[in-house]
Amino acid sequence: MAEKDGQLNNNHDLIQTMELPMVDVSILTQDSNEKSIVIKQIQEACQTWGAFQVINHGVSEAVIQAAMEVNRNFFDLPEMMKKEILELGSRDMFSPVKLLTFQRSARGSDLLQRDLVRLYANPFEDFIDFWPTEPADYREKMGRYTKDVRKLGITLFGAIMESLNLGPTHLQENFDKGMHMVIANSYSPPTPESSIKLGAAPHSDHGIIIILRQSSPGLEVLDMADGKWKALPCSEGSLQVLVGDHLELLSNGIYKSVFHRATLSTRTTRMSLASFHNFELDEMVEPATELTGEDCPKRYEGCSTRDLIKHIFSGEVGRLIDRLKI
Ligand SMILES: O=C(O)CCC(=O)C(=O)O
Ligand SMILES: [Fe+2]
Repeated sequence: MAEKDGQLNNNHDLIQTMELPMVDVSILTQDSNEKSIVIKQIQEACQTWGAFQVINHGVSEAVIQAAMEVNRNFFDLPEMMKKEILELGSRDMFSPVKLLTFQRSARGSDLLQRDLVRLYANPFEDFIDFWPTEPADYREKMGRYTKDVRKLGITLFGAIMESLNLGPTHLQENFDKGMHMVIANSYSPPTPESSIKLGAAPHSDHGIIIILRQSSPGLEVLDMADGKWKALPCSEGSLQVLVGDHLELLSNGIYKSVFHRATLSTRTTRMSLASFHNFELDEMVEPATELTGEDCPKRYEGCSTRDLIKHIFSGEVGRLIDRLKI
């Protein structure tokens, strides 16, 4: 993999930027010879890096920026105005909308903190009424973004199934019904006297794929080839796609969910939008039988999205799918 010159991350460490393949999604929706090249590109990326980038993906820059902005405005609201959502979300970890300050520490290091608002978004009509009503344009702007990013998620899922030689419609109906969860992360600088450190501790994400946009760089991914943390690219027009735990499991370990982290010391608020595409909450996901056999035994026990989310909220160290390895 070619790499750019080193650059400073927000912690002033010199790190390289991961040069991830750029997939042109418009080719996936055409019936052309180029399509098989793009599918191959996806296969290689999911196997080697657990991530890739997309362009011509159907989510316009204006829609992305509007979603980013409306979440920035949401986090800037007085605490009292966000309280109603906090109360609704505090009922349980599976509330359709949840606002929380998420804290985790990497083994033996400081607690890293971010604020996040999490929305369920599929089926859209079932959840929109739970979403914030303030700012007044929140539902409209986030509605547009989640619908467009969902369409992209469905296109990518088909391509990913094809890249595993499972056929473009493999599990399509299950995926269409699946859970779409959008998280807006906000890393807002604490007061100078505060000891809070901003960031996200190293983790991999639940779900099949995660489609991501950062307002500014900050996310680092672990390069499986050399074990080094590298900056996830962040450029206008593109979106980044991460392989999630359920895709690692479904692919019987052929694809790898990517470890990532954010360590920040910014003076301005950094935002990110992470769109998690999952199967239904209680659907048991197993390694595809087509990918298991005498030469390649089943490598994982199955688990549901609910199991994966419960594990995250349990605060237990390590990934659930590692415990499910056979
Ligand atoms: O802030 C980011 O760029 C990504 C945050 C993240 O990893 C997540 O929401 O799971
Ligand atoms: Fe993540």
